[in-house]
Amino acid sequence: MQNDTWKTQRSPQPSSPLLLPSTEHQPWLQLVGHAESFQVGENGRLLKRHCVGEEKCFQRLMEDRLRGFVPSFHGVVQHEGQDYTMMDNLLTRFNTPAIMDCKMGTRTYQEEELRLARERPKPRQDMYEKMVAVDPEAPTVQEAAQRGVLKTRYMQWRESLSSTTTLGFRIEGVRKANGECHTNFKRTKSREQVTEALRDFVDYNPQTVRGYLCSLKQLRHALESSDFFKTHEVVGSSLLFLHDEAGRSGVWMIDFGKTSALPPPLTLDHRTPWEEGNREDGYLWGLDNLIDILTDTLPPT
Ligand SMILES: Nc1ncnc2c1ncn2[C@@H]1O[C@H](COP(=O)(O)OP(=O)(O)OP(=O)(O)O)[C@@H](O)[C@H]1O
Ligand SMILES: O=P(O)(O)O[C@@H]1[C@H](O)[C@H](O)[C@@H](OP(=O)(O)O)[C@H](OP(=O)(O)O)[C@H]1O
Repeated sequence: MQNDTWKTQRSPQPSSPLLLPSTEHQPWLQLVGHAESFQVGENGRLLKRHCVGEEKCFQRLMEDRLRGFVPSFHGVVQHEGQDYTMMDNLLTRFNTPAIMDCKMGTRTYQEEELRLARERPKPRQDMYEKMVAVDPEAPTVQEAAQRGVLKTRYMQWRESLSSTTTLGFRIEGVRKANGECHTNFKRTKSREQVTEALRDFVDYNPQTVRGYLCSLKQLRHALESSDFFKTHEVVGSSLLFLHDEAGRSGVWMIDFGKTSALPPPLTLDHRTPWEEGNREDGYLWGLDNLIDILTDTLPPT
């Protein structure tokens, strides 16, 4: 999990992703996520504000068969008094790529967060305000009176408003090949809406879809036999989709800030529905749905 001082700010406006200084050799755009999390490093690398849990995941992933499906990890470095996790900048493999961030899984908060919310409830005004901005009717009478909602309640509301609960993934943000950026997917929920957003992202190009399907099926195969995946609750992690005009495309797993090792001998299959205590996250169920939906966009052969 990210530390508290780092949890205060997020990308400010829907449809205004963060543009950090980049050079000709260091393309960079942060589509979604916490503002100021990243610094552009040298030699095709990125610095992400450090958290111990994510570092542990990267260390384990570099030894796992998922290694080729995550940005390479280059250790923890200090920059202006702050620790950062150094990783590959995936954008450097492409020429002005189209980018999509899909948050995977049916649950976007950890079981631990649920337990803490019960023991020490801390209603959040910022989340209440984000909720009301989308749907003034969403808060309960009590939430409206205190002008605050618990984080887990906000996250559950976000899950059910979007496709997280019903499809096991949601689109968080897109930068299209023509440079247009969209981050307003909070209400993109139905299979039809998701299909349309995916079609728009690939500019209705079946060749691009085939490229992504190939990568996603390879990823699924690797996940199904990964020791790391079997032994970790993977929550709030995204798939980053990248493609460019040269016909290159790829999908990588990013963001392990809320991914945690399970107490042995517990393992997950990532498809069994979540019940509190079983730690299941619905990641593979979501990936199955994503693959099915993308397949359905292809013309009949
Ligand atoms: N290795 C990478 N290469 C290129 N772009 C990246 C990489 N990692 C992250 N990004 C960009 O930064 C965005 C946010 O990344 P990430 O999800 O790791 O941040 P976060 O602040 O932890 O997000 P969250 O709010 O979900 O916790 C991604 O959507 C993507 O645009
Ligand atoms: O997308 P939204 O609606 O802006 O909501 C944010 C989103 O769910 C992030 O995933 C979450 O960070 P974590 O995944 O790190 O929990 C953040 O919590 P935060 O405000 O506590 O950082 C939320 O505010």
